[in-house]
Amino acid sequence: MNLFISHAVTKLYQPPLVNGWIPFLGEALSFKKDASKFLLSQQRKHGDVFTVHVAGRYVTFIMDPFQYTYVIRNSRQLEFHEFADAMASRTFDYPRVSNGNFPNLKEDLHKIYQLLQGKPLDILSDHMMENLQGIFEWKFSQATDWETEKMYKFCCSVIFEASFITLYGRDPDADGHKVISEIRDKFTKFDASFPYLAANIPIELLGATKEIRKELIHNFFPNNMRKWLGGSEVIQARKDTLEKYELLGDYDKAAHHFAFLWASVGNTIPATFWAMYYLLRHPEALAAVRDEIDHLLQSTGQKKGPGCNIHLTREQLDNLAYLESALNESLRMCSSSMNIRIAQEDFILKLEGNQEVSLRKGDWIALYPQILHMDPEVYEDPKEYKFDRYIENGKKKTAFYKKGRKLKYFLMPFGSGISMCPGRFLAMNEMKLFLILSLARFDIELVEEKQVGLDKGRMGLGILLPDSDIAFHYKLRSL
Ligand code: HEM
Repeated sequence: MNLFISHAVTKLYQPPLVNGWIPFLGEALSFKKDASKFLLSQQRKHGDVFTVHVAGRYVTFIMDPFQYTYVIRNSRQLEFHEFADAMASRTFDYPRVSNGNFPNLKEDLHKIYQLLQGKPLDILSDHMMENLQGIFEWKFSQATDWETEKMYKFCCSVIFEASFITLYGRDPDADGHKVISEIRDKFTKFDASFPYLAANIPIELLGATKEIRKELIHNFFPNNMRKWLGGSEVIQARKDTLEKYELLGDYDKAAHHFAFLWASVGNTIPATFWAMYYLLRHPEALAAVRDEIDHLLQSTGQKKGPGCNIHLTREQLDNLAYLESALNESLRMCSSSMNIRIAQEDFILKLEGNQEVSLRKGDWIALYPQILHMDPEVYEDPKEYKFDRYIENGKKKTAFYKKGRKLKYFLMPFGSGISMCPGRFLAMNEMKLFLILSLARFDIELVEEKQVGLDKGRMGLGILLPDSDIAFHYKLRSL
């Protein structure tokens, strides 16, 4: 690893290298136990740029958020797809997209992400709204008295089904709810092994995971997908594109569809849980958000009772400032994705303040925004949930400061630059719609006092799961 930093014109020195005492594993164990705590302790010792030996790899962390821009904007030299391709192909079991056999596949699949924005996003969000209402109607319209459920289970069941039928459609001749809940149960089992697969643990060591993955992938074989009606343009476009590549077998194409399913619900389910959990834990937040929703429904002449159809435009969803702030606040508290880049060539990464990091082809650079999200210099009392943190004078707040300077990046649950989540607009709309329906239709309360904590098992990989589930009850709101 040939890596050094030069300060001003002449001073060159190697960035501190943090090595563990266990050969090969390096600092992987401390990192896995609590990545944020570990990185903060290294920052105190070594400053804002240091290299860590994690499980056979040298990763240079850039800790100062003012330096993020310099990493993010160098997208030609600092690439991300190669890393993501290797991890996704191993986890979801398809041949690497960039192995030379599939020219243009990466670009073709990327172009399709446009169907998650603009007009197609409006159509997707409308379908999501209809599907969510259908699910709420089918599942919960009998709740005239208090019904008790576990909250994570509830969020998982609603979000999984709504996302699945909005994106992939459903078989009109089968009991769609049953089929999808069977897929969901397998998905939940697979998802429990996801952090191990991402960490390159051989699937053979993970019990039944290999068999479960195979069964999940089989759901996306052409003879099954052909039966699903009412799916989205984005999935149709992915099907058409994958079809063009003769070297991809049915299993490989199905594995690509399974990977997209994981991307679309793997983070959305826990993020929805946290949004709901924090709202119910904070009555003042719940009251303000519910008031905003009621006000919107009233001003647009829409009824909120069961059987009443709610329709909201993208603009109306965008204007729900308190709901959006509450969502952003829960995302700030539960997201933990690491932004990785790999140097494509030897080059000098210029940082602010005349610092230069000399990189060799293949070196890894990492940003870890969870530390920014929990920085007391940026967010006062960062461990506290403040639902209106992203509101100023009744409007959305976008100015956050550190050391008196305005930050360009202050909230990054969806990643950054070239690795930014293409589904972020749909995800935000879906979570808003879920909360609008839940709060407009039901009285909801927690029935357990306990505090739910973050399960640190997937730090660096996205939205953290809760360390336990919690009971809540709901009943139809009296109008
Ligand atoms: C709260 C919900 C979500 C969160 C927090 C989230 C977060 C992220 C993050 C951080 C990445 C980048 C991963 C990396 O840097 O390695 C990503 C990638 C991705 N996300 Fe999301 N996501 C969410 C929902 C969705 C939804 C609803 C969809 C699709 C409908 C989606 C589709 C994708 C895809 C396809 C990628 C890979 C992009 C690529 O090929 O570069 N995500 N997501």
